Amino acid sequence: MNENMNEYKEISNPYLPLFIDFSEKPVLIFGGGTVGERKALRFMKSAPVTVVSLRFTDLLLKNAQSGQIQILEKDISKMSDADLKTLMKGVFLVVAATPSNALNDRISKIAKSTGILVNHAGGADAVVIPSLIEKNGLSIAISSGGESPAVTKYVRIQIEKTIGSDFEKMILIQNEMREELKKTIPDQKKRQAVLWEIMDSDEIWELLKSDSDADFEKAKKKAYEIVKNV
Ligand SMILES: C[C@@]1(CC(=O)O)c2cc3[nH]c(cc4nc(cc5[nH]c(cc(n2)[C@H]1CCC(=O)O)[C@@](C)(CC(=O)O)[C@@H]5CCC(=O)O)C(CC(=O)O)=C4CCC(=O)O)c(CCC(=O)O)c3CC(=O)O
Ligand SMILES: NC(=O)C1=CN([C@@H]2O[C@H](COP(=O)(O)OP(=O)(O)OC[C@H]3O[C@@H](n4cnc5c(N)ncnc54)[C@H](O)[C@@H]3O)[C@@H](O)[C@H]2O)C=CC1
Repeated sequence: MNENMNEYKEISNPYLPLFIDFSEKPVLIFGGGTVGERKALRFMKSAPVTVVSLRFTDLLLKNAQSGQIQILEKDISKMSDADLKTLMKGVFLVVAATPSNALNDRISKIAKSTGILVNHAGGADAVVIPSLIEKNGLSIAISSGGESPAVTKYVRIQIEKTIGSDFEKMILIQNEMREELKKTIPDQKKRQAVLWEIMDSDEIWELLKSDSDADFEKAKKKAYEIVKNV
């Protein structure tokens, strides 16, 4: 291995992913432009979202009209620290997405001083928003620890191509089998081994790749046979 390879290994990433239930966790976004819009669309699927900005994208206005998000028209640079603090009260996550890094830094500092998580559009801060794949029963989050959002997006596109409906069908089968096994096998290690036997079955994966319902039933039958043979 040459010296440059060792340099690549040096890149350290302190960020850890979590899947958090955002329902009833308010998100407050500063800046209603392209970036603020992208973050708002992500969070509004589960969380109550408010966007504070001078102007808003058409899509943000549309979502405000239909009640999906709240908007607040304000010049943030004219707001005092105390006003910003009041606005942040009870908020779970603040997103600083104005075009001014100085303003974003100020928002971030205030959020941190009150113990609120903050995402900063101008670089990696307390929270980094990952690329997200939600396909066929799986959620996959990708991040480069803020080093290259373009690579993150590229990886998302590559992985998305590989997640077929066979994964969703395997999740259904695994879920059914693990419930079945809990009823019949008290030893967790044994249950784990059986689930992996099903997972490692090329025959089952082949059947799951097919579009036909009959093949899905065949795969399930095969899984039940493995369970019964323990
Ligand atoms: C640190 C972070 C903070 C955060 O926002 O959380 C951040 C920061 C910055 N991004 C910038 C630019 C771009 N961002 C994207 C795309 C995404 N950016 C996202 C996240 C993050 N972006 C966090 C780190 C994520 C990680 O760890 O990898 C994604 C994953 C999630 C989302 O935003 O929804 C989403 C992809 C969603 C998808 O899968 O589609 C593209 C790609 C494109 O659009 O082609 C470009 C142009 C190409 C490039 O610059 O790479 C700039 C301006 C740089 C400049 O001024 O030149 C900064 C500021 C800076 O760091 O300087
Ligand atoms: N994190 C990320 O994924 C990315 C971050 N960026 C960075 O994010 C920042 C924002 O980018 P865009 O959304 O593309 O900009 P934009 O120009 O599309 O939107 C900025 C928004 O902020 C509002 N705004 C500006 N000053 C304000 C003030 N004083 N008070 C209230 N609202 C104010 C504007 O009305 C506008 O709605 C830029 O600094 C950019 O470098 C850019 C691309 C990706």
